[in-house]
Amino acid sequence: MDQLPKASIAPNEASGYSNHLVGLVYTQTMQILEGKLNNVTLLYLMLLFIPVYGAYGVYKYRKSYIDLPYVGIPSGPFGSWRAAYTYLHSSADVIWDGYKKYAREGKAFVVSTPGRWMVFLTDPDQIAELAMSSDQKIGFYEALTERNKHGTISEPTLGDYINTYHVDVIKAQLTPRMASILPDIRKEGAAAWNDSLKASTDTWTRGVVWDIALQVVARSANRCFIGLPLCRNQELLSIFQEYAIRAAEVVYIMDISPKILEPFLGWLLMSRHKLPQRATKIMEPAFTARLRMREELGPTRWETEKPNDAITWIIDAAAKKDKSQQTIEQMVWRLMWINFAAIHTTSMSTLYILYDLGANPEYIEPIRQEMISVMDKYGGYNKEALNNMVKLDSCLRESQRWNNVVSVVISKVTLCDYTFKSGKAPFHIPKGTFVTAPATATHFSEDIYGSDAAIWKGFRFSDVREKMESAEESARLQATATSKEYLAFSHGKHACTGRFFAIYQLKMLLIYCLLRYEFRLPAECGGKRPENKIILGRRAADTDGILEFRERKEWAELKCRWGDFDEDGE
Ligand code: HEM
Repeated sequence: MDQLPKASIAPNEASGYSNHLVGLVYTQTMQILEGKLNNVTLLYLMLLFIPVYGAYGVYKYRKSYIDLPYVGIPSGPFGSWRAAYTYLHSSADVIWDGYKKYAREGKAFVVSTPGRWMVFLTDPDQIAELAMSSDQKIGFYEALTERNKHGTISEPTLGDYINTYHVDVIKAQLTPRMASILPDIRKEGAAAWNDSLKASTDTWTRGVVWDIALQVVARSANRCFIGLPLCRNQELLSIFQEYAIRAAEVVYIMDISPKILEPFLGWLLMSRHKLPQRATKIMEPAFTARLRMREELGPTRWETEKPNDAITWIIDAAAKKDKSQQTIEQMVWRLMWINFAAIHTTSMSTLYILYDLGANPEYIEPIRQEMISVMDKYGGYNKEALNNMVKLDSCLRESQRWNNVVSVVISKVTLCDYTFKSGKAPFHIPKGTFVTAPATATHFSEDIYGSDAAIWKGFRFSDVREKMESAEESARLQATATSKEYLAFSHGKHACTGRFFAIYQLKMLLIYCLLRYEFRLPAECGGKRPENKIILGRRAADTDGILEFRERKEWAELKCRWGDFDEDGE
């Protein structure tokens, strides 16, 4: 340093301190402009940085502040962190507390979760607004990609708007073909029931409901997706199953771990198991053969002669995308993802309805009688008959309402500052806020479902529907119908596209089960079904539950009454 900066010399006048400060700022700024850096200049820079950084922090905080009531934050230090920890093991209770407190006023509330702050809506009108909101303003896949760690649990393009063509495949190909697909579900479902449960007419046989549900659901769904014999390939089915379980673990563990550990955890929990690679190895010959067929037939013949299954649909959809989407690995990823969405959810639903009927056996015979009379009227196991099983439909809707496989739905993130204009208490939230709908809490709201909302009432919806004169009105209470108050399949733009398939499949599997078997809870349960649990912070079924089954004598006559039910499953 050549000389001390003038302004740093102690002032000797009364007004000297302010002059001194001005002088300090002036000389140090000049030093920086002239490119001269010394210790004092550095100190000056650091001192300047603190208030600038502080001001920026305040600005950022104010900009991202969510001006809504906060729920479950304990007083004292690290309140939001402690609240996030509580959310990990008691998310259902935390959300329910907030819902009870604010739903009457239609107010949204904020919860601290391990990964982020989440705004929960309580007003059904605001839930509808969220469900219908533009993806450009409140992004669905942006939230899904961040919450579900897409890059880690799956191929990253599965979570973008352009390449989620597996969603369209279900909507445009699977659902419209329901009538022609039903025989496949019936045959494979029957074969899987047969293989999973060896029941006789004279003794009660115990069965682990989850194991049976997984088999009958995974096999019958995949009979429609990939056909015989692949739908019975136990290695493939267990890869799909393991993928669903591991993906849930990864999402949970990564949310509570430092970001720096993500690559290691991704490898430890997911990639080292090589699930997509193993699935590709099994599926590759089928995709290769189908691609060859497509080439040999040429475009015109392919359109009329192609087999109708998910392999064809995925190939056709991928052909309209970028070349990178047309590899077999990419296409198998789509199949994995459809299975991810379809199998765990529908197996859970099968287990739930069997537990519910086991605990409420008075519903079984009326449903059975309805099945028989409706199939007599409509000529067997067809779509029309299934549509007219109103009591069965009601029990399924009630089971979905009460157990609710996905307890928080329509999770989206604001891509700009956004004002919710509908509902009793409109509010404004900043860009980057996660907003969601508490499905389970909504389903247990007494304001919506009445004072018996917490009671499982199988005919809750059919009793109302039977009194309705308009078919259109009645259709709004079908098991597949979503609404701002019924969120089992979510609602709006990103509602479950597979729900029609799921409900037809569930009905077909239950027709077989109810006509062929009697079932009951084991005596030691005292009439109580296994309770739902919280696993990894989410509501889930008790997968160890048991039911006792016995073949009904009437089955001998019923199995051929509308044509052979199982037809050997082939
Ligand atoms: C009873 C069984 C099922 C239940 C309870 C269920 C539930 C749901 C829910 C709640 C969502 C929305 C998730 C959210 O908002 O974050 C969803 C989405 C989805 N479901 Fe299902 N689902 C079931 C069966 C199926 C089946 C069988 C398929 C396929 C055949 C399927 C395919 C999908 C797809 C592709 C989406 C994403 C939609 C999108 O990205 O816009 N689901 N499902």
